[in-house]
Amino acid sequence: MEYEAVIGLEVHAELKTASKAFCSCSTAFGGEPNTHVCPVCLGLPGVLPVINRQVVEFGLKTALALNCRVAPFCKFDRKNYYYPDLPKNYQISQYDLPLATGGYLKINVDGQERVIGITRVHMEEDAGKLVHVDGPGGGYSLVDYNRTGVPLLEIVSEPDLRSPAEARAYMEKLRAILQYLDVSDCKMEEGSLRCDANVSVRPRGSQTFGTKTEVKNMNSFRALQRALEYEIERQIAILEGGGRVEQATMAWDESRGVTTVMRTKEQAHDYRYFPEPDLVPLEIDAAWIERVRRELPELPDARCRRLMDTFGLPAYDAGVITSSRDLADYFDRVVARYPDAKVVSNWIMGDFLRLLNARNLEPGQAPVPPEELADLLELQKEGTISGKIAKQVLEEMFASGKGARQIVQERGLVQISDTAALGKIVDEVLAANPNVVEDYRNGKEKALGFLVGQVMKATGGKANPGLVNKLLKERL
Ligand SMILES: Nc1ncnc2c1ncn2[C@@H]1O[C@H](COP(=O)(O)OP(=O)(O)OP(=O)(O)O)[C@@H](O)[C@H]1O
Ligand SMILES: [Mg+2]
Ligand SMILES: [Mg+2]
Repeated sequence: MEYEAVIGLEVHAELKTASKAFCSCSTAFGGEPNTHVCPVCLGLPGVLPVINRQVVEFGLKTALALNCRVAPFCKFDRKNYYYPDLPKNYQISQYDLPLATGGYLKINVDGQERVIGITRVHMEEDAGKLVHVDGPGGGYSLVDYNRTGVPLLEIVSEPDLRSPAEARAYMEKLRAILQYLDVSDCKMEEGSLRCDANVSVRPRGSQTFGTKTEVKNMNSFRALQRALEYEIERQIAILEGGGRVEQATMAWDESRGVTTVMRTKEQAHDYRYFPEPDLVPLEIDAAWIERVRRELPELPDARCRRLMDTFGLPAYDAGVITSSRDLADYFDRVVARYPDAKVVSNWIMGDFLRLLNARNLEPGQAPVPPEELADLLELQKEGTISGKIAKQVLEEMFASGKGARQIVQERGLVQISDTAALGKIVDEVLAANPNVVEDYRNGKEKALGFLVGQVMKATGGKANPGLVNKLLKERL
């Protein structure tokens, strides 16, 4: 039978406010354990939380960017459970009256656009961090409450996604939007952007949903996609074997590439939600909402459109470049100096991103400033260096941080466009390859390519390819 996957994502994004959600402690990452704490975020008796206005502001920005309806009245609730990383034994969250509902975002996979529903966006607080110490002298856990009370937005999607690739595209789009809004760092590796994936399978064509499992513990986009691919196969195998999928929470094991059961439905928590009595409900007035709406920055879809309209870039290129605000800014700065946008986008999507990825860097951390990349393209355009050498120079720019012109000069990479000098090398190559010359003269067009290659090799890639072609043809 043919099966179809149904996926819905629950995403948590840490907000980049200066202070925590309900107290004035710092949210800075990486401080000494238990130094960013106070009686409020530690949940000591008798304290009163106060909502951080910036959290609501960031929540509003996100809700509006995701095309949600903002609730005129919302409230906080206590989600009760016992765990050592949660000193109050409850998390302040939002339950039945969230900040916003009913939005959507658009994704594009294999050239096909799909609209994915957003069920809700709500505000809550993060828990602390447990550090498990194993090995000799170990066998215990440490707890760091610095993260306790850091504000989160939870963004829940409708079960509209139909493949792991779509889930990844959704997550990437959501990250882009949060980055454009400047409300979160969105680092999956550091946990400032986290994702639980709900997934079920059903026979293709069926209108009802199958039983879902919820997969946790993926800390990269790739892990999200791999975990879903694995889990879908696992569920299909169960159904094919005549079994039934059991509702469960699964953990992705990155090193083994498998999902394992964390808990089944019987072990599911009952959180005993009830309204948080220490915080007043929020009535967000229309003027505040409209002010935030007016001040929304240009978002990825609009910027993508603008790149297509202004520079005539293909949709694919514009999509890749605007997938990160830093990358789009980078592109703009290169194009400001070197206006052939298609050449710039080819270089950025090709060698530039490859070199960044190889170093595990984000576009904002590129060791090559955009002006330097523009210089490199200029050197190629004016014929000072060949395209092949330009690629080498970019590698070296990444490695050394030196400018294009400096590298070209220091290493003597200037393209050979001197007819006399090249002509000599061409003659040598022809003399050394009489059989190939013979082939060419007998009509074997490909032989020319080989001869061009030999000349390039003899000059360490520095020969001007156009001139080499011309000189060869003159002599053949
Ligand atoms: N049958 C299904 N298959 C795949 N995903 C589903 C299915 N049903 C719901 N989802 C998705 O699961 C996510 C969570 O759904 P929902 O909140 O309804 O369930 P829950 O996780 O059991 O409840 P909660 O997290 O609120 O305690 C949503 O993103 C939703 O789109
Ligand atoms: Mg859930
Ligand atoms: Mg939650």
